[in-house]
Amino acid sequence: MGREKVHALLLEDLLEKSGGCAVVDGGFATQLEKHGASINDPLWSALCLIKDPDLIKRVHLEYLEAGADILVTSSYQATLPGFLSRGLSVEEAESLLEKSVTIAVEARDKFWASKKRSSGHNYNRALIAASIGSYGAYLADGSEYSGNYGPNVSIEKLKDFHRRRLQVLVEAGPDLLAFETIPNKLEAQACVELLDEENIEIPSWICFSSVDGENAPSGESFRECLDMINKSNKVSAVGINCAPPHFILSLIQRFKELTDKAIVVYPNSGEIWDGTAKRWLPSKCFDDEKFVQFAPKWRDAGAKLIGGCCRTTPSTVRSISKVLKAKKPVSNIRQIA
Ligand SMILES: C[S+](C)CC[C@H](N)C(=O)O
Ligand SMILES: N[C@@H](CCS)C(=O)O
Ligand SMILES: [Zn+2]
Repeated sequence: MGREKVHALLLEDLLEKSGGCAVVDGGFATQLEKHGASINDPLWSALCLIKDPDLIKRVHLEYLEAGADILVTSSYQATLPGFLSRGLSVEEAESLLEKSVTIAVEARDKFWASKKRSSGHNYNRALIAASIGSYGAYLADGSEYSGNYGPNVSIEKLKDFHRRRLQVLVEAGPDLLAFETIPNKLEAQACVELLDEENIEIPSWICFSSVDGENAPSGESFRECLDMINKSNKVSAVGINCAPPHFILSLIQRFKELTDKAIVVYPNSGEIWDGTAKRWLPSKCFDDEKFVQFAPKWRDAGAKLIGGCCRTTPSTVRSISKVLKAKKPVSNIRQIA
């Protein structure tokens, strides 16, 4: 069996073991901050790869304990130009990218070694999705929520930005690639073309942000974005991350009309990122109870991967995992029989 097939089977197997819908972890940076990490920095959560890698592992373990079937790595805003601008060498920058994957793999292996022999638990061996944040995340100007990259950003420039990071992350051995908060069609196309050009054999998901609940942040329709992605057999799942949770149900329904690919959703809490002030503004928010109420609706509407993004925590993921993995009550008739 080819390597590509083996990797695809890992995801299929996880989906089967989790009853058709796997749990993605929650806000990674949010949980770092809950532990006191200060990430108000152009590198954002990736600063911890330099300053506090042990904390990264701790957060991964907390999400595993909470029931995450998929861990997204700490590489969202870890980029080569970002690290170089801090005076690191290319070798050091690449080794930090590699480290983002190995920390997550080590956390997964440690957690699974402690669980796999005992019976009566509801955990699966988690998969590691290497995070590839959008170009806008690297710009650190809020443009992952506007898609406004200006007139000088071409597809070639976006591919140049993503190429080496993609190569290094894949080389480090994750199970999946997670393109996150993609705000426009051009960047989605750059990702799709890169997967092909680099002959990537592990499955990928491409997630868009959305600020109006109907379109990509750029204003381009999801129809045009998904028509383009549908042509790629390297992309296993498409969806939405870091958008308000009250948009998610109708977006899943829309995506179901537009693609046969698996659908992945991991909304934020509903707070809105102010890219200038660099803080979250309160808005229509979901608490954990609301996630409990909505996660089954998202699953029933067709989402195959469900989790949380910014401002959600392990407690949110515990709630999602509990409700999605709850055994359905056996009917009286079957009990008697
Ligand atoms: C998902 S947003 C909150 C990440 C941070 C942003 N790219 C920034 O650096 O300001
Ligand atoms: N995986 C990233 C996404 C930010 S939008 C994080 O959780 O911090
Ligand atoms: Zn987010």
